[in-house]
This record gives sequence, C-alpha cells and structure tokens, in this order.
Amino acid sequence: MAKRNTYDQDEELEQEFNWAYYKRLGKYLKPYLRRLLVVLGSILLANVAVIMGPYLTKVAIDQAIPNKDMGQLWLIAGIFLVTLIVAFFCMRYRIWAITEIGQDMLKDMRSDIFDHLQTLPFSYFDSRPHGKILIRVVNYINTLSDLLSNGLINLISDLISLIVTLIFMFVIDWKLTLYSMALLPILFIWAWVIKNKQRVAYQILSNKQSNLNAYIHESIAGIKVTQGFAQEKNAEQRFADVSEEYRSTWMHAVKIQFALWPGVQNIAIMTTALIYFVGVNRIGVAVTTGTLIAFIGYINNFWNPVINIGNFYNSLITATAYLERIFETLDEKPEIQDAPDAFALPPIRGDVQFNDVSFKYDQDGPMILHHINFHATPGQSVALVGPTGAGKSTVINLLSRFYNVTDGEILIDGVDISKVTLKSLRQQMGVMLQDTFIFSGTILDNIRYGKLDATEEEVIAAAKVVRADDFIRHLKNGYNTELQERGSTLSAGQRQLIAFARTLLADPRILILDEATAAIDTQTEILLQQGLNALLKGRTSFIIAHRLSTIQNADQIFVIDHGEIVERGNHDSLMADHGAYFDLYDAQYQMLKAL
Ligand SMILES: Nc1ncnc2c1ncn2[C@@H]1O[C@H](COP(=O)(O)OP(=O)(O)OP(=O)(O)O)[C@@H](O)[C@H]1O
Repeated sequence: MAKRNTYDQDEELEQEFNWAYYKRLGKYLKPYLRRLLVVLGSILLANVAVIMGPYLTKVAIDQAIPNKDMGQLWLIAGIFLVTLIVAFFCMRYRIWAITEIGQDMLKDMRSDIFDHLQTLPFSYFDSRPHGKILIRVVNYINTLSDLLSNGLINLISDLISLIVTLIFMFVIDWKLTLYSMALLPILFIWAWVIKNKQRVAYQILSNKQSNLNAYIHESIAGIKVTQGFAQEKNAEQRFADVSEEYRSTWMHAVKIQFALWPGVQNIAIMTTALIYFVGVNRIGVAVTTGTLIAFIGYINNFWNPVINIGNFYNSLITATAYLERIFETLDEKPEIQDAPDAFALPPIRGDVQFNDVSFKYDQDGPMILHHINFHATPGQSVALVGPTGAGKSTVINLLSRFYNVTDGEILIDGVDISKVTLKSLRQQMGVMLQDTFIFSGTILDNIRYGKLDATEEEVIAAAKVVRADDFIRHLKNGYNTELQERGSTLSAGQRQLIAFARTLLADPRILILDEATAAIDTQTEILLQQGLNALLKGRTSFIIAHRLSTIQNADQIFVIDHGEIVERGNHDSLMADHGAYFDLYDAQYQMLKAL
C-alpha cells in the first residue's frame, strides 16, 4: 500500500531515469499507427516540396540566369508555385490529423487511469489526499497533451525534414555537409549533461503542484469548518505558503529547462559562420556561388529541425516526471483482487460466519480486531454497538471485503469469501454507509444506482416501501429533481431514505447499515425506522447502531470494545446482565432525559 501522505508532504520520487515509460507510451500509439502512416506520407510530401526551394534557386542562379534561359526560369517558377501549394495542403492535414491522434491517445490514457482507480482498494484512497489523485487524472495527463500532439507533429516532420535535407546536402556537396554537422556532438553532450537535473526539477515541480491541488481540494471540502471556526486567514496563509513553494520550484525548473536553448542557438550560428568561412574559401575551387547560397538555405532547413528536436527532447524529459506518476497509478495493484481460481458466489441465503477473524489496516500497524467469532443465520438482524474507534466499521468492511482479513476466515453460506469473485459477493450485499453518497443527477438516477435497469415504476415502488416517496413527491420536480453532488440540498434523513430505496432496489440478501450519527428529530427517526424495518424484512442485516433505541428488536447484539466482542445477546438478556451494554444504554437514556 502507498505510504500515507498529506498536502504538506512530498510524494516519493523515483531515482532512476526509466526509458521503459516511453515504450509504454508507445503502446498507446499502436492503435493509431495506420493513421500516423498517412500523416507521415503527407509530411514527407510537404518536406520534399519545401526542400525543392533552395535547389531550384541553385539551378536558377547557376544555369538559367547565366544562360539567360527564360523558358527554364518560368519552369522553375512554375514548379516553385506547385511545391508551395502542395506544402500548404500537406501541412494543414498534418496539424489536424496529429492533433486528433494526440487527443485520442490522451483520452485512452485518461480512461485507463480512471477505470483503474475504480478497482483500487479503500486503502489507496485512505492513504493520500484526493486532490493528489485528481491531479493525475486531469493535469498530469494534460501535460502530455502538448507532447503527444504538437510535440509529435514536430518530431516526425522534423526528423523527416532533417533526413531529406541531409540527403540533398550530401548530394550537392558532401564535404560542406560534414562541416555543417561538425558541432553537433557538443550539443548531444550538453543535452545529456542536463537531462537528469531537468527531470528531477520537474519531478519536484510535479510534487509541489500535487501538494497545491491537494490543499485546494481539502480546503474546499472543509470550507464549512473553516468558515464555522472563522479560520479563513489561517487557510489563506497556508495556501500562500504552498503556492509560493510551487512558484519557486517552477522558476527553478524553467531555469534548468532553458539551459539547453542558448546552447542550440549558439551552435547553429557558429555552424553558419563555419560554412561561410569554408565555402567562401572554396568558391571557384570546388564550390559554385549557387551551391553556397543553396547551402546557406539548407543550413536553416537543417538547424530548424535540430532546434525543434531539441525542444521535443526537452518536453520529453519534462514529461517523464509526469509519466512516472501516471504509470505509477496504473501500476498500483488492486489490493483486493479475485484469486486466480475465484468462482462466482451462487445466490445466497444470507448465513454469515466469522471464524477467529483478526485484522490490521497497515502491515506494520496495530491489530484492530482480535479473534472475532460469531454466526448469523439467514434473516437475522445483528447490531454492533460500542464506543467510537472500537472496530464496528472495520467488522463490516471485512464482511463486504473492502479489506482482506489478516487472520481467520469469513464464511457466507459456508463459502470462504476470499475464494469468490468480488463482483458476485458485492452484488448480493447492500452497504449503506453513514454518509449516504449522492451523485449529481436526478433522484430517480440516484435510486436507480442500486439496479441500473430498473423501470421508473420499480424505483417509485421501492421508494414507497421505505417511506421515501412522500418527501420526494413534495419536491418541486418530484423524482426528476436534480441533486448536487453529495446531496447538499437534502437533509441527512432524506439522504438516508434515498439510500434505503437504492438498496431495496438492489434487493441484496445481506444488508449492512452504518447508522448516521447525526442527531435527527423524533419524527424523522420514526420515519427512518419504518423505512428500515421494511428494508430489513427477510434479509440478514448488520447495523452499526449509534442510537440504541433503534436496535431493541435486533436478534443479536454485539458490544465491541478495543476490537473484541466483549458482550453478546439480545436487548433483554444484555440489560439483565448489567454489563457494558447496560452501561451504554443507561448513559444514552440519562443523556436523552437531560435534554
Ligand atoms: N483506513 C484506516 N487505516 C488505518 N486505521 C484505521 C482505518 N480506519 C479505521 N482505523 C482505525 O481502526 C480502529 C477502528 O475503527 P472503526 O472505524 O472500525 O471504529 P468504529 O467502532 O466503527 O468507530 P465509530 O463508531 O467512531 O465509527 C480505530 O482505531 C481507527 O483509528
């Protein structure tokens, strides 16, 4: 599992430069190879057209003009015009097609990372700020956009134009060509020297960017608390600090990135000077004026792509820092995976057995549950009570296999749940967490989340059974009322009723309910209780109860403390025992009386 992380903590950096990432990036290119070949063809054609220019000038200067051959001059002008038109259309196509290919690749990659995130265990999301996950799916992928669209266009067209130019140059004068290339090795060495510095600078930058995103995300999520405690100034200061760190690392990274640029420029200028020097000395001996002028034209054709390739190399090194993070996310193993020989759990009756189950969240963390044993027969209702942090939620997290047990086994209808496919297990289980999550969309959509193919009638019928129908009908647009993400426009009780309807629609044999802790008025409590009773009928249920009044009819009650079941029985027997349950009940009763 990933190490725990916070917004003010940098994520770990990879030490080695890993070319394998580009091989993996190539995998995303594969589906588009054919389209890319067509683009390559058009780039080649455009380059041949452009490259003809200096050659035509040479022919005009060395032959047509001295011979005063107007016919040849017109022909050269005509060919020139055609090359310009061909080049124009080829370039246009190139830009459009490559941008599309680049964006398609990004979309594939974004889908891969998003789909993969869906499979990751809670522990992955527990271990890092959500803002740091978000930034990988959105911003890091976007940083590749330039590389994969513009960068890719330029690289391919520059490589082709470089090769075509070199061929022309070699044909015209191979010696001058070699002089043109004389200073290239210096450039290669320079690029190699700053490569790692640049990558590390961008790794650090990506970290700071991630921290900033995490902080923004966290402060938006916690805005109510910030405003409630009038801590805005504090939040602003913290934001300013994180933001300043981002700015200064950005400046540092850019400084290193631009270290390559003057080197390329200077070498290009020096090469032109060298060609003039060598060329002028050889005019009349081995070089014609036309050849020298053509060569100066080619030198630009030669250095422009080299400069562009240098830039591409720059963005490639920069992107490495982001690619590492993207592939790291893709490589994150779903902790809870189907065993290779996993089989689908057949339709269950709802018999649940914990055999000596112990559990810890972190490998090197403390044991949270110790030797839990119990048996619930089909249709029974089980209530888990106990002080906060005792391990109640952990028990139900294990039952729905959001985590694997550290020791012992959990059996459903006698089948070890670690042996079955997750899908078949979770499909037969309804989990309602404390804070019912509402997705943006209509109420209808939100209830339908329990069974995607449910008809509107089925949705309404389910809502009626759990007593949700009444409040929904009172909303302005009824079932078609649009809800905000998290359901901020609904009350906690209403969100719970929606969760009940959603779960009823899914019709699971085993029900898990983490009762909301929020205080609700008596009337809502009665309503929820009625809804819940309707939902529980005929299902094995596990309820984490915070209000003991709601579980008096439970078949079994377990009192959990420090990860152990310290008492078990039903309400009457536990009350008669005068133990921990009695104390809890009494404390709540006294509290309610005092209100
Ligand atoms: N994801 C996690 N990673 C590490 N430790 C955790 C995690 N979730 C819970 N714990 C720890 O496990 C212990 C049991 O937590 P659990 O949530 O099961 O308690 P609970 O009885 O449900 O509490 P509450 O009534 O407050 O919801 C606590 O000490 C808690 O700090």
